[in-house]
Amino acid sequence: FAPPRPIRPQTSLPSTAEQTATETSTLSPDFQTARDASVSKIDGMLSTTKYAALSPPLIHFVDEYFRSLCDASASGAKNPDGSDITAQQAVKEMMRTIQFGMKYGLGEGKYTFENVRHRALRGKTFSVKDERYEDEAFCNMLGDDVNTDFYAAGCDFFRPSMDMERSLILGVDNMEKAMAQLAKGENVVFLANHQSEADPQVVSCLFEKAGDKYGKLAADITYVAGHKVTTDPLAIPFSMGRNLLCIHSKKHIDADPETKPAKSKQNMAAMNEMLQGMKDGGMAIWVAPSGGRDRRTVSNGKIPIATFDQKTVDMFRLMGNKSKRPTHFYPMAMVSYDLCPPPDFVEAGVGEKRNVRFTPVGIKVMEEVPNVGGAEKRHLFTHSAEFETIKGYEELLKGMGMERYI
Ligand SMILES: O=P(O)(O)OC[C@H](O)CO
Repeated sequence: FAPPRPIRPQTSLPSTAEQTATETSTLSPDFQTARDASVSKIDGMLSTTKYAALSPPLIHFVDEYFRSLCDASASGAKNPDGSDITAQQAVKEMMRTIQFGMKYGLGEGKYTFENVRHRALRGKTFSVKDERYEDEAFCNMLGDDVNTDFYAAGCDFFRPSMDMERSLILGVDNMEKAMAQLAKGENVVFLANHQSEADPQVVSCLFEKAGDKYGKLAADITYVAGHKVTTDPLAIPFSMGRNLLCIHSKKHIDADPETKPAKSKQNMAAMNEMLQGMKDGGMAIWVAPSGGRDRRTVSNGKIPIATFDQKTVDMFRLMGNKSKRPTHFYPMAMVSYDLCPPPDFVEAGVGEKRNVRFTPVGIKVMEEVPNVGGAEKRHLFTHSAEFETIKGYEELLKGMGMERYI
């Protein structure tokens, strides 16, 4: 879905993982005690199983998460209900996520996503009826989690790592226009840059910050997701809570020539599903036309947004036209790199080392790019969407005192 990008930048800065290790200071006593207890529990859970090798990366994840929530707590950040961010909260969120990862991400109980389109699992008792919960086998598969709202669980995990007070949500007037268009049965596509695995949760938490109705919009959005999102054991529980369209990114599709035909076929099926959704109308889609996350330039620490792929944008415009429903395209700038810094190198495989930081995040929804212009002007549409995204991105970085990344 996007052209291959440079794989190995020259290194002169420490990798994100090394950087974290050097930056790590001591945890406060309550976080330290809670962290130690969690680590021995995880070790105990895994050491005698075939998953013992997962212990070190999970412990790294635990260290990162506890560091992040300890920083949040020390800064005086609060939960949405006004309560303090605590070590017990870190334990609860982390252990629940690891248990979900073990249950749905590994082995025989691994959650199987429907071929190309997945609807968020919000729980049997959720306010909107979901016929899947009428199926006994489905409920048995979820067991104790039959009432779990995986959407809320994902947001609750990442929210305390976002410094909401210093975060920015801009372009609310454009969000308002998008909502009015959706309400008329028209479609909306957010063309976004992509910085962290937690971007869907960033969208949710920042839209919620703008107001309840925008929070609801965020929950309804369908995210275009690459293969990692539905195959990585730790990503799976978060993905279960999201509306997804599963598309193999062009960046990774060529990695294995043997599976390429099957992946291309799956992509065709995903396009058909998307077209159907657009024909039904009122569909909100988030897609990163670059096909993956932005990477920092290792030599200078800047974080440029990755180039938008014109063919991807063209495909979404084509589907919009074919749907016969007005389809609106809004560039969306996102600042979320520091929340979960991605590895410096682009890898097709899953199981990357997870880093988490307490940091402000930002989103600006830019003005709609008019969906006009014939074949010969197509590139201008993509350029304009990318240019607007860069403009919004730089405005956010300046607004959050993070100019160092420009
Ligand atoms: O290609 P990557 O490594 O940026 O991974 C993109 C995945 O969608 C992670 O969200």
